[in-house]
Amino acid sequence: MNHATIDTPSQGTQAAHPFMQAHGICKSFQSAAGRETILGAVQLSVGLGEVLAITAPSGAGKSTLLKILGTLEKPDAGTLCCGGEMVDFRNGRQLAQLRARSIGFVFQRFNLVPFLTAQENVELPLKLRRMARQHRRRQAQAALALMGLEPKRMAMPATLSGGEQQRVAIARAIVGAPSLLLCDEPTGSLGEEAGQQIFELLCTFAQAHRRAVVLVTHNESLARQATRRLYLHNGALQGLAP
Ligand SMILES: Nc1ncnc2c1ncn2[C@@H]1O[C@H](COP(=O)(O)OP(=O)(O)OP(=O)(O)O)[C@@H](O)[C@H]1O
Repeated sequence: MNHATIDTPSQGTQAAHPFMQAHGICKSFQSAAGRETILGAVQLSVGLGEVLAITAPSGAGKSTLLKILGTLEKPDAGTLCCGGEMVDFRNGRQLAQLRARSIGFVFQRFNLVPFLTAQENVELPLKLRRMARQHRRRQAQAALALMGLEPKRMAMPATLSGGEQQRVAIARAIVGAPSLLLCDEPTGSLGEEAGQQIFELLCTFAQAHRRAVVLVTHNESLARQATRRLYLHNGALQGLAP
């Protein structure tokens, strides 16, 4: 495995060449104690070629922020601009197209289909897009190769290690060539070595393919290695010295 070299770490909530920009994002939820503000006017941008790490205490709103950036959740206020296009949260069709074209998701749980091989799992999103069989097979093989899983492509998920399963899940997330990859605790259920390997693969994906990666993590060691890191606290994002 090549150790990815990371661009010079930097601070600040804004990327030099943003692919996604969030302005004034607010979100609150009703709780037993009343209305609770989770995100208060969050400013954020993420650029192609960078891995942006976001850390925060538990319950601070990291997953909520990631869902909003992924257009899965509507903010109460604020705007999101993705690839130069304003996101209209009332337009379900635009949101679905944007997600299919530009955004990939990776979660702590791998969510692989247990009765499909690694390759069939990776092909799934392309199958849903009705891509021709030969073409989707080639793309799935390329995505698996990028994750170092070419020899395991016919394996069933249950026969793979946790790290390998997560690499299949990442291959599935990137097979449609999204510009933005949103990762919610992707190393949370892995050991240190497998977590580091996943992180390095995400860095390689960001840098070699000029993609934007947002990595929500509790892992300080990984966050320190990211291109840029932010800390979510009291509903606001702050730059952090790497
Ligand atoms: N749909 C919802 N309805 C009500 N409250 C919600 C909803 N979604 C999230 N919350 C609340 O918002 C807060 C932030 O949740 P979120 O999952 O974003 O935090 P997190 O930082 O990702 O936490 P963790 O690190 O523990 O996973 C929590 O108090 C949670 O209970």
